Amino acid sequence: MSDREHLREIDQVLNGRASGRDAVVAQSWRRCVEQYGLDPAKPSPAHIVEASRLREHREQSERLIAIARSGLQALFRQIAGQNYVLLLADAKGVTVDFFGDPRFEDELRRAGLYLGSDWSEDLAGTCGVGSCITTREAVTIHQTDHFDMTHTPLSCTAAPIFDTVGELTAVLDISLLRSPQPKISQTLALNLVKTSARRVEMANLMAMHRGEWVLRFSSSPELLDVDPDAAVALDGSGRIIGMTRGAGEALSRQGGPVLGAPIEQFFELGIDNLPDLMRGVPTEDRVIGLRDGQAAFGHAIAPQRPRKARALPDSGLPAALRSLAGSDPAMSVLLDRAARLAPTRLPLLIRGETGTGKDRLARAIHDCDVRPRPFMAVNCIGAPGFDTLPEGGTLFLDNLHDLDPEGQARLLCLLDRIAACPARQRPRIIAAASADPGVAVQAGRFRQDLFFRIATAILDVPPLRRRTDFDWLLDRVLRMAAHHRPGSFRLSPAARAELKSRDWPGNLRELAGVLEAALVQAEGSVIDLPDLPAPALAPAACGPQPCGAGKEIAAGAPPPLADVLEACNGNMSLAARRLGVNRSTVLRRARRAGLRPA
Ligand SMILES: Nc1ncnc2c1ncn2[C@@H]1O[C@H](COP(=O)(O)OP(=O)(O)OP(=O)(O)O)[C@@H](O)[C@H]1O
Repeated sequence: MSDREHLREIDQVLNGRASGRDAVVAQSWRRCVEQYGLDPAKPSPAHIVEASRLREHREQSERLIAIARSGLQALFRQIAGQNYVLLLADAKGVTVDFFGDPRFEDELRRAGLYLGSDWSEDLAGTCGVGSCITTREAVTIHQTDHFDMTHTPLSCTAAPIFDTVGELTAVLDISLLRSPQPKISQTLALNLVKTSARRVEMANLMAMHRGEWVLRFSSSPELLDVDPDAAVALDGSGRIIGMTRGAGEALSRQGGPVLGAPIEQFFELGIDNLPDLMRGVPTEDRVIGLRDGQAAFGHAIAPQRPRKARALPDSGLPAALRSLAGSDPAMSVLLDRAARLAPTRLPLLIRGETGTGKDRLARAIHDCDVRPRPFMAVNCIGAPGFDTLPEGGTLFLDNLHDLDPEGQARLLCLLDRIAACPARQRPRIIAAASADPGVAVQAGRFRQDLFFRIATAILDVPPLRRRTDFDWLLDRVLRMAAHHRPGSFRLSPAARAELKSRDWPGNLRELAGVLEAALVQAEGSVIDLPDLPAPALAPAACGPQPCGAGKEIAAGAPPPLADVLEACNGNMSLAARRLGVNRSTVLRRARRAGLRPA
């Protein structure tokens, strides 16, 4: 359809003459002209809000973004390779989260299929997000359904997401830059987006009402426990205090408001019957009658006990060691051993990947002795002289694995000298190694006699990716990184989730660096996803170009991993987001494909 034909058709609709357009489109065209004063003859480019406004919109939606993310990732996986873009817009129409193919990033940005684009109907005219917000219904706005000629190449399908009290809270949109001509080609997209919106509403209800009974229900038993149609949350007296949109629709058909009404008003059951509908009872036996004569299958979920802020048990650890870990079982065992070994003067070997806190642990063991004694650190890279010795106290041998043969011989002499000292003056030896000297012994690179004189007791510090007290550490390292800044800082749920998904080859040192850098980027008191720097292991050859700049647009098959990585300048997290998988999956696939150095 030419631009002129498009204008003529809008004119025809405005004059009340019939056109083949869906009613929802024709009504939106009327609003565009009559309410918003838009002129179809004056196309305007995509509206992208400023970074500070985007940040505000994201902050206001941060809970929903975090809840919706896994659903969006699952949806993006389903549509990967078909050139769809996924947008999550807030109730005002501003895109607060985005999944798309980085190869098309420039084009997507220009088309407004990008973070920060404002798709409200009064600004952008008839469009998926805007028309969905206005009608509160799922819509497909296909090609020339768009009012503004800038957007007529696009096909946009959007579904509303409602909060637990029935307010529109966001819109999920799935769009194509180019699509087949018939609008019916987007039927599958419409179903996908509706299903995903329903799942996000369900996840939101479950998260909001952990402390209450939730009754989920479905018309068929098969998917009841995994993907139910609808759900309500109930207070202790059985009143409905939250609902998904599906529940609101199904129950309001029986008349009267749903929120605040007792469950008996809609179902032939009361709150005392809910335990009979819990998992464990066969699904087919969980039939519940509705007051209007229909039947459904029910699944009741009992209130979860409020999670008490777990006061750390009095571990009996010396204060110096207590601050090194939260509630990680491996660290508890390690610190308990360290506490027992601390008062002995036995030589210790601390092993662990770089940045795991070996130096910190050595100092903490030293500090368990409250008497002021010297702590002397010697870096073993190459062949240090070992000329001076601390009197008593601790001699910390860092990077023991890097000691060359000459250094090893010198260290042996030093140990002999120490053994000859009066007991009071002998320093305690603590060594640290990020590569196992035991392996070097087997390979003939490290003297066995030296190894056994130092490794009397071995303490293995776990890497950050295995620590179950990650959240505790994150908050602690953030507090430490921010201590010289005024005010307090916190991480948005999405940023926290991203940090948790990383592998942290540089462990706590890398984490501290990432948080320092994020603090510099953060404009307010919340560190959000865009504030986080890329993982340090990404190739250093990142140019200033945006992802995909200068790349040819290809269509068809899913982008090979190498292409996505290249388009993302090697940024694993970005690539993971684009592909809708988590970062460790990208890392694993990349390693398997030999795409990065081991
Ligand atoms: N428990 C902790 N809480 C907060 N920060 C920590 C903790 N442990 C270590 N760090 C920080 O992590 C960084 C690395 O710690 P440390 O030097 O002790 O690691 P390492 O294992 O000795 O590293 P390398 O093997 O590279 O010498 C330091 O900046 C330290 O401040």
